Amino acid sequence: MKELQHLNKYFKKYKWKLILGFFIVLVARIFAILTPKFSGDMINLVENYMSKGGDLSELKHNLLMTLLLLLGAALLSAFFTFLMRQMFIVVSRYMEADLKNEVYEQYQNLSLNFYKKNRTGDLMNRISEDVSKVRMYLGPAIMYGVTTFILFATVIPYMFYTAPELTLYVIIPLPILSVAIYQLSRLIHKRSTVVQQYLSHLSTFTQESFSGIGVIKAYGIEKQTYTNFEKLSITSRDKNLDLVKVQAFFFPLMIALIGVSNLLVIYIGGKKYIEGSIPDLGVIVEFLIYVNMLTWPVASVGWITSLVQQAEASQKRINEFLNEKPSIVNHTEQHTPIDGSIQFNKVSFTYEDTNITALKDVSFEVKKGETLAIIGKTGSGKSTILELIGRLYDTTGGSIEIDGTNITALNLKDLRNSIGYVPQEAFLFSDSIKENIKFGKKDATDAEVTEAAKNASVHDNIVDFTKGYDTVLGERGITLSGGQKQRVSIARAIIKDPQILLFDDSLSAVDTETEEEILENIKRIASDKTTILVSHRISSAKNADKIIILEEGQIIQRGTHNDLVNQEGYYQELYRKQLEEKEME
Ligand SMILES: Nc1ncnc2c1ncn2[C@@H]1O[C@H](COP(=O)(O)OP(=O)(O)OP(=O)(O)O)[C@@H](O)[C@H]1O
Repeated sequence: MKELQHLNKYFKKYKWKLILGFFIVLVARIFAILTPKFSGDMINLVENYMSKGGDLSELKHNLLMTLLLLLGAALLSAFFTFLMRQMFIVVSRYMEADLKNEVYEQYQNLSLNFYKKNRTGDLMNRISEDVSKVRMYLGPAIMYGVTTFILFATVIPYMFYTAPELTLYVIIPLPILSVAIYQLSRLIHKRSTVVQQYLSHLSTFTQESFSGIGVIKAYGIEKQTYTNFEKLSITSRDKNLDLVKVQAFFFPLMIALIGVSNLLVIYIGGKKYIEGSIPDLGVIVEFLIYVNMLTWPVASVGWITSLVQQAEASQKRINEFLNEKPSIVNHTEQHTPIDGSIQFNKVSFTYEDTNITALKDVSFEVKKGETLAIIGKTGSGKSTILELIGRLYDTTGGSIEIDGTNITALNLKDLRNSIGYVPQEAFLFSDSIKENIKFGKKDATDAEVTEAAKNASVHDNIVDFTKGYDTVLGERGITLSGGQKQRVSIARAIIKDPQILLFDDSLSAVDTETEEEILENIKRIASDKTTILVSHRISSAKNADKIIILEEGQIIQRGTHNDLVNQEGYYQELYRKQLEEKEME
């Protein structure tokens, strides 16, 4: 139960509703245990009349009155049972939503490293499936727990009071039922986990094959894909059948044990009635109803135990993530406005998960208003520099200063707000183009959106779509070309009007003419900003104030375009190669 203690704060939050729920259960149960009593009374009335005789109309009147009382008690019990569900189940849904929000908030606080270490499926499972399992503890387990407790506390003493020996006999099979249901629930849980795993394999498989349908068709491997699906689907069916087999035991087992208890009531109760130790026949009827009434709660003890165990295991998994500390920590709540000068002092960086040293002793400076271009082969560490400026990771050696202050001393929110980052792979949400651009500035006007799109040279493409800026992207919308995606992503950074603009090979999918146009626009709007451009193309770098060349995480050359074309080395080679390619066009 240690892991589940995390949830106590939610019980505290909703304590009044839960306390009210407890009293409602109490009232519901009191009315429920009155109904067998009235049934017994009616039998006794008839029995009395049969054995002793009397006034028939009086009997009829008394029977009608008791029947009305029975009906009233049953209706009230049903009404309070309804209220009980409203309390416990509704509260558990609230707690479930609270827990989901807590997990999601924590996910957002955690650093990029965490996402590299854990698989997306795992993150999703914990917020959906595990939270649902925990809800079974917060709702049904607590509700049935309270109901069972109150029922036991009221019915069993009453039964003992009415017929102690008979009570003893009839409750003997009940613990056996409880243990049997517990074992069965565990087995059902085990098998349903396997079924769940296969379901998730199946959905991952189908999702991937639909996303990659183009590749499947182009390579003509539909048949092979189908065979793989069929195999998976057959195994999934077999696992489901395994589950159904144990599930099929559940109700027969309950019915068998109720049957045994009923038999005991009739046999032992009947014997005692004949012996005269039970005064009325009504007691037997009462007991028959009580035994049936107790069966589900008794069975639920086993079921609840298994629910709590599952919830404990799920909460343990959730707690693992909730207890995780973000590796990037904000050290100040104070506002730290940012101007934009960036300085790297012997910065080194090693990725924790792969142990790859992406940067070694990198030093450079870019002042506000300047443009720095970073050129280098793939894997030389260019993107890593940009990620360090946004503090997606912290350096493992050396320091980064912004406006002369160590980056770790800056308010993280201010730092990130002052950066417009265009990642290598443009990521657009399944929303309209307008909303995708406004992602950079939530309160942007339509005019600002258009202006940003114009500066990113994508406006003309957008207005060509029938729905213009309201065109929806993503699975149910249109698919933009690689170059269009990049430019929408650039518009998103521009609209933010940040002090620092970071472009990670963001023009790789556009033609050189459009590239030039965009670079011109950026130069105009970024005259008082710091711009860093990562690129593989000389055309992107040539107008930059400074250029650095990276190789295996180290700066091997630096200077302006003019300096570097006249220096033997990577830049000059690249320049020649790209010049030749251009001439051949
Ligand atoms: N998240 C990560 N986890 C572990 N290693 C990484 C990660 N990102 C990059 N690396 C490694 O760090 C090195 C530098 O990568 P980086 O992405 O900075 O190179 P790059 O110069 O931007 O390459 P490209 O031009 O292909 O984008 C590479 O060897 C890469 O495999």
